[in-house]
Amino acid sequence: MWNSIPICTSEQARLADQKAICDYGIPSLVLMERAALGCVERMQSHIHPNDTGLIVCGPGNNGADGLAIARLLSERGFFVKIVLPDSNQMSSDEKVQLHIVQKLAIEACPLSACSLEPLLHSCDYIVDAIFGSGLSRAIHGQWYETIAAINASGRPVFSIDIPSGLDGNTGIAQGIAVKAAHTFALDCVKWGEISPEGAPYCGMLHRVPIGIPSVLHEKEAKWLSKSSLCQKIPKRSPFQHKGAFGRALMIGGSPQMPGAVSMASSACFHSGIGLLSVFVPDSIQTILQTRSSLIMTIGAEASKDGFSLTAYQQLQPILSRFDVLCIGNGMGKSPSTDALLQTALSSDATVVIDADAIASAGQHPFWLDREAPVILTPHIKEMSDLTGLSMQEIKTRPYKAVTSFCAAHPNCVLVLKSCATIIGYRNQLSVLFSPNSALSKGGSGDVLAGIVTGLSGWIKDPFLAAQFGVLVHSMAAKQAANPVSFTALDLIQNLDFVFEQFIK
Ligand SMILES: NC(=O)C1=CN([C@@H]2O[C@H](COP(=O)(O)OP(=O)(O)OC[C@H]3O[C@@H](n4cnc5c(N)ncnc54)[C@H](OP(=O)(O)O)[C@@H]3O)[C@@H](O)[C@H]2O)[C@@H](O)CC1
Ligand SMILES: [K+]
Repeated sequence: MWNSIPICTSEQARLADQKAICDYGIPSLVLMERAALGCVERMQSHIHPNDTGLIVCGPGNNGADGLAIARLLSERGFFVKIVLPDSNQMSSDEKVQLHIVQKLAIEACPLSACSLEPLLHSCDYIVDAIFGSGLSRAIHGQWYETIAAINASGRPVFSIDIPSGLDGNTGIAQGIAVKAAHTFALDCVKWGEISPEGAPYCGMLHRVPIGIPSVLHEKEAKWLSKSSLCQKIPKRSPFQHKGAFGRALMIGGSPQMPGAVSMASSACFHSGIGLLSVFVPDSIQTILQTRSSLIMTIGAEASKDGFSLTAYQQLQPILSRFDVLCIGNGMGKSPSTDALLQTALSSDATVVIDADAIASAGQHPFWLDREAPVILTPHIKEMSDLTGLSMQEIKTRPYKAVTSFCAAHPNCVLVLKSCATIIGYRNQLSVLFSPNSALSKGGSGDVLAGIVTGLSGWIKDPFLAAQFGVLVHSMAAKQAANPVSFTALDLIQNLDFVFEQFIK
């Protein structure tokens, strides 16, 4: 059901509605009827036959959806009451819907003439159809008071399209916003609904298709899920030798942080790589050797804090042995990191850039413009180091930051890690929304870099390897019995179970 779901800005959603109506001739009322039917069908598993519903309608087509929902609920035997906006504010579709509910004698009263408090306290649930994608300014006056009263009522709320008051792009409440138990995203999910600010307002997010032709969403971001990826993962032939599954080199580590490169390496080995070597300062080589007997270690000249400035000279001659390089985990930000990154990017291998090497890439963006693929895996702060954008700019419009970066660096796959992780490549965006505090722990990012590196060894398409890596990483976290005691090491333990679901 979540296969190929578009994720849109409010403007893209409104444009798709308009094109469906004007270019494809699908009447607006047909879309609205599908929207209302889809919402009612989903609501029915959450309400009881004797419940009274209060449908609160705003002045536009979101309000019109509310009236259509009231009619369908009433037709199915549910008792509903309606709160209306003033009649001089109604959209033309809303007037049509009102005419029908009046003919059916469903109880309705204008907001300005009704006492809202008793209505809220006598109902069992509320349908929030006040504002949708047409919210154009901050909420004041009677609508502010209405939303505050809805939130204070303690009744479960079903929000239609978007919780009223939420900015569909940023998820920031415009003065105030409805706190929903369920949100029915009509046609597409809006970016604001999967943002750290907006998601808590949405409660359980449902997507309701309304008959907008899918061709209208071809260029938009797509929801990443197991079913959207399953068919694309290549088979692993049992007759191949280890070299066919990739030879990877992990470059990282320092005396302060030997664990990061160790976890990334371990995750890489558990993600299907054929051969793995690590390139670490020789001061920590023994630590890595004792942690895993599977990994070949190469000790490079060390300084007090990590790699020496000349360590890159030891990297240069061995690069041609590897198909994939991963650089950054636990290596610290220093001139030696710059030199090692520049050397790694001068090779023909796919390069995964994580952690401390990301800031270095941000200082030298032209190094990224090479023929072979680059996969970068920043979190918000690292994305700021990479692009020069402020963390606030990235947080409010992460899709914009990823889109501009990918347009400027066509051979780079960018994985922006956040509440919703965005994977961008050229003009494609793929989004995983599966927030989980089990992943908000040190080491999670190192494990992701290791998984993506391991997958890049045998899945030659870097965009696919990055998407698959993000998905299995999240699925491994979902296996947590509880997020409190779960650690990044448990992620690695769970990989076997997760891969079993894709690769038999
Ligand atoms: N055919 C279609 O297109 C389909 C659309 N569909 C549904 O329609 C929704 C979009 O409908 P919409 O464009 O009418 O916008 P909507 O969110 O109802 O609000 C606009 C009204 O609110 C007003 N207003 C805005 N901000 C305000 C504020 N802060 N405080 C006070 N007033 C404010 C604004 O006033 P104005 O800015 O014009 O002065 C205008 O009157 C969409 O989310 C989906 O639910 C689906 O049924 C599928 C088919
Ligand atoms: K709404």
